[in-house]
Amino acid sequence: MERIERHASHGGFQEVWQHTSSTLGSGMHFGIYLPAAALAGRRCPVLYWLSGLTCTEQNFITKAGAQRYAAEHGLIVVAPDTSPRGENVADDPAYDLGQGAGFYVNAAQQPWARHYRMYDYVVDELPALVETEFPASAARAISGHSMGGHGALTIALRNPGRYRSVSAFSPIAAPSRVPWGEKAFGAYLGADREAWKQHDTVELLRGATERLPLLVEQGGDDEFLESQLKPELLQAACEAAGHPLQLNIRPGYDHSYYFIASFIGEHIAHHAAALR
Ligand SMILES: N[C@@H](CCC(=O)N[C@@H](CSC=O)C(=O)NCC(=O)O)C(=O)O
Repeated sequence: MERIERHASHGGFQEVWQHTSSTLGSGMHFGIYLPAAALAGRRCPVLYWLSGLTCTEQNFITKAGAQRYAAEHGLIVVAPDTSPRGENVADDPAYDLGQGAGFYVNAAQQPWARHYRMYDYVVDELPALVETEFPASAARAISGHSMGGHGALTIALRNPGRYRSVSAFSPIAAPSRVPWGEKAFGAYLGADREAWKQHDTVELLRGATERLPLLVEQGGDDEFLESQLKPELLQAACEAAGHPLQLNIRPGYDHSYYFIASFIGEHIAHHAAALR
């Protein structure tokens, strides 16, 4: 493992590390913000952030402005790249499949199955690495944006007890029923839609055994709102299952990191309260 960036930020450090992931069979980058308390050797709770389509580990750490709030609350924030990478890793010319579009699933179909195992990477390998190599405690929270919002919600719902809190910005709430999800799930998981249910928030809510409250932020002027995100399906599924949901629709905000930066402080405060 090698540190490739280090920047002083709000009394702590924003770093980027690269390592060889045994799960993905490829090199992987992740960003990690270490607050002052962690630098002093105290074990700090960790917020995992999952980014969206076309992103690397850089988008969140350079655009969201999360460091200020992570410093305030003494949280480590870990932001991995969104897929395996490299010349030997399968890819597709479209922005919504292949490298930069891992969708936080374990692919079962060729040519993706060898490397595209972002579900296992985020749930198992990355936290094990972070909790061994950094002053991180096992108190975890998870959040993300768009494809990463889908990743955060599905991973939390499938792993009761593993995360103390979950939130999402503009999540793809019902990927089985929208073009981004249908394309990615068809390619990575195959034609059998039964297998898709394990990666669909709206489907998972039906059988959830832990009612971890969902905090969801959604821009009212998001260009993908009706075609890809469908928060109304999330709301209906939560109501039907009796699952606690705080859905904040923010008029005028779009799908961009300007929206995330506007509300990331509130989400970090929410996670910090659960992680204390
Ligand atoms: N057609 C666009 C789509 C890419 C895009 O909007 N990506 C979002 C996430 S969308 C869902 O996962 C994003 O976070 N972009 C990076 C950023 O820094 O804004 C395109 O290809 O541009």
